Amino acid sequence: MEKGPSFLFAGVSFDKKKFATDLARFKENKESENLADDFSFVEGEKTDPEKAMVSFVKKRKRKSIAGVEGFNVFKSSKQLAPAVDKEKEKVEDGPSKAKKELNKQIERDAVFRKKYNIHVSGANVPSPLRTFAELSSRFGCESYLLRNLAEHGYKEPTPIQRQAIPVLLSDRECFACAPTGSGKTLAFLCPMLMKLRCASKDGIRAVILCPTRELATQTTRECKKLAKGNKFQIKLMKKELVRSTDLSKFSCDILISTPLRLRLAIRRKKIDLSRVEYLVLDEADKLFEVGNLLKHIDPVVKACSNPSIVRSLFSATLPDFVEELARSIMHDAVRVIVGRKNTASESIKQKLVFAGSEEGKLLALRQSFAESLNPPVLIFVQSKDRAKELYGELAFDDIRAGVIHSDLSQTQRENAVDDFRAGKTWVLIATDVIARGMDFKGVNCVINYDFPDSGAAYIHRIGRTGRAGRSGEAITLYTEDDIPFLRNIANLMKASGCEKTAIMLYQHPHELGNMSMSRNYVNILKHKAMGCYEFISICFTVTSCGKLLQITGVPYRSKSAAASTAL
Ligand SMILES: Nc1ncnc2c1ncn2[C@@H]1O[C@H](COP(=O)(O)OP(=O)(O)OP(=O)(O)O)[C@@H](O)[C@H]1O
Repeated sequence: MEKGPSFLFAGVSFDKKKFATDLARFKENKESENLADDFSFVEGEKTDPEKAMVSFVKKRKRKSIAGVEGFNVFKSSKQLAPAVDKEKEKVEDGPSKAKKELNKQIERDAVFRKKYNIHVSGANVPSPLRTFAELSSRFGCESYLLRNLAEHGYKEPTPIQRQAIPVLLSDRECFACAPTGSGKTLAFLCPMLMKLRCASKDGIRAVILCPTRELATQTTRECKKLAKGNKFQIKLMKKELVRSTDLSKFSCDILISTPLRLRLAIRRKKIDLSRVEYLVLDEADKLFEVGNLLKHIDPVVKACSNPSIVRSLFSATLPDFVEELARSIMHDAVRVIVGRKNTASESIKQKLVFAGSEEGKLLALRQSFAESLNPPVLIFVQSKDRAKELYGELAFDDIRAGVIHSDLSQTQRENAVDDFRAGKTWVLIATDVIARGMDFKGVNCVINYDFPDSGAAYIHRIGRTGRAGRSGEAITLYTEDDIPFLRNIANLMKASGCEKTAIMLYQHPHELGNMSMSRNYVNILKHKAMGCYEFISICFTVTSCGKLLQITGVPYRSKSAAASTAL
């Protein structure tokens, strides 16, 4: 692997004209000369990646404090962003009248953003979009794209689209966080298609990185649908493409890939990414996970060496370390957050179910399917072995189930997704391989059969339901072993507006009447005492010889009485 400065500095070879002011400041500051030494995520180095990341961020912070202004994403830039926003261009013509108008516009924008729960930081943030028609009046959008938006039934932009689209159309770098299912894909595809304007054979012009093949396939399909009527070459980086094409001569308008595939193509010194004008890192926090960043992302972003490249990061979860990194690598970027950062979508009704043990989980699942199975249902498990195991169990039941995990071939994975989309299977058992970004229409319920291993995993998993304004349900089963991790999830539930939710107790029929019911009840109280459930009103659902006996909305103080009634 070729050595050199990391990707983080790929964009630092400025367009000297465009950034003359910054360059002057940069020259004045001697400390900034060694910036490229700060971060050496170069493969083969023996440094601990996590330590490298922490030390990198610290160094950047120090340098930022020392005044390397050109690199501080939130520093107000003296030059106006090269916005194509005509309203703002007017300001330069007239003196105080224009200034007044600009101030009014800024106020109107603030009110509008508040209405849609949009939070922005950065200098000269372009006005949000009121309607899709503004794409044409403000930015000269071509008719094919407006037609395609209408054909999709998209009547008005979602909040993330309202703000991220004008930002990217103004050639500003952007990192954006908005809830699952809120239309982030269109928020980066639409400005990309508009900026590329028409098909060209001038190398690879735009790259979208997605963490999984399934998501890359889905994004390619969405991109082609949106580009219908234009002759753009939109390519998915598949194994066959790598095998059958001379990548050194390869060109396309938009290339969509997983980091691994693209990195392999670069490593064999075949593919030329030096002309890429737009780079999107979708599910950025997943891509930036330490192992990935070192191995796959750094070489790709580094290879995209065009000095005027516009990079953007999108995700429903944006942890602080990704923000820190984004702040230090992007120039004059705009941060767009919709709603509260790192929370689950508010349109999902969330429940916790205490299943006691592993056997209890299977019982709870069977019981709830017997009572009411409202397909499509997605079930997440923690590993491929768990997926195979549960698939084996459900195969004996009268349920049309499919399974997807990384041990399956590419075709088998595609078939599992297609069958679920087509309604041939009602229930899809999956590992986290499809937890992010996948847009299955109308999933009614997500079941976390195995407890998610992080808050982010929880948010993305349950985000497969309740999309595009629809409602959905998410049920998380837990056992005694999961209790230490419960508070994190309970807090996420609370943060997403889940005031009341149910904790259900599943009890094996032969256990009813003995002490285990009371034991489980005591456990619930114990968890509550741990502070997990202050906000939750408990509802008991107890299996009794195959029948459900339900006690709902039991206020805390009278719970013991209700529980004894149940027993
Ligand atoms: N303006 C719009 N109006 C109505 N529906 C829309 C609009 N934009 C996108 N959608 C639909 O919303 C759904 C979710 O969009 P998308 O997959 O882009 O969400 P996302 O924010 O990327 O979610 P995730 O975080 O899970 O990746 C899709 O079915 C898409 O077709």
